[in-house]
Amino acid sequence: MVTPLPHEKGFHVSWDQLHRDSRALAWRLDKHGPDEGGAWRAVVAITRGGMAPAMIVARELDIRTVDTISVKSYHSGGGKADQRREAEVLKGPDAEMMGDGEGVLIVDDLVDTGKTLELVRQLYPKAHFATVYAKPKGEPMVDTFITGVSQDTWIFFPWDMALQYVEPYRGKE
Ligand SMILES: O=P(O)(O)OC[C@H]1O[C@H](OP(=O)(O)OP(=O)(O)O)[C@H](O)[C@@H]1O
Ligand code: HPA
Ligand SMILES: [Mg+2]
Repeated sequence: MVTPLPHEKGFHVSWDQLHRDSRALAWRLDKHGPDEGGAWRAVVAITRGGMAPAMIVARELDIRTVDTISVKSYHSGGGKADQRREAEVLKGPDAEMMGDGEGVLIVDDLVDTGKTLELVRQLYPKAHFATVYAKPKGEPMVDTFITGVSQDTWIFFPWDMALQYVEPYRGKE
């Protein structure tokens, strides 16, 4: 038997699904902020995957202060067995606006190993971390998420996909 590649156990997310799930995230976060009426001060998107969900959350919660943190992740280490996922901040959000993160929603599309959120959390310990999707390893790093998937599921986002022809199950002989 051929062992499937990790991405072959796929969870395919359409634009419509992403919109609905991001709206559900906004709904869950609404009125849970520390400001008057449970408001949040700002939304910060973790680029690049967090930008679409962050835009939808900011729209639903009427938050006009929106910023980004650019995080690059990569695999380090020699052989495949000892490769580790590392993350590095390439650009931070406005420091004065951020403070320690209190009242700020930091949004990403998903948490997988948790490396990305772990790094951003160290910088803004009081921020609230929200993702649309979460895998079990990363769950301790996220405060609010909508849908959990298993660790060996690869999530396919609509910005990485294109419509294309597929052969019918019963093709020509
Ligand atoms: O929990 P982790 O194991 O850190 O993985 C999750 C991160 O990985 C993906 O981003 P990626 O670094 O691939 O970059 P992108 O958002 O620019 O596509 C995803 O958008 C999350 O930000
Ligand atoms: N899908 C897309 N990007 C990712 C994933 C995933 O499951 N895990 C880490 N980055
Ligand atoms: Mg990302």
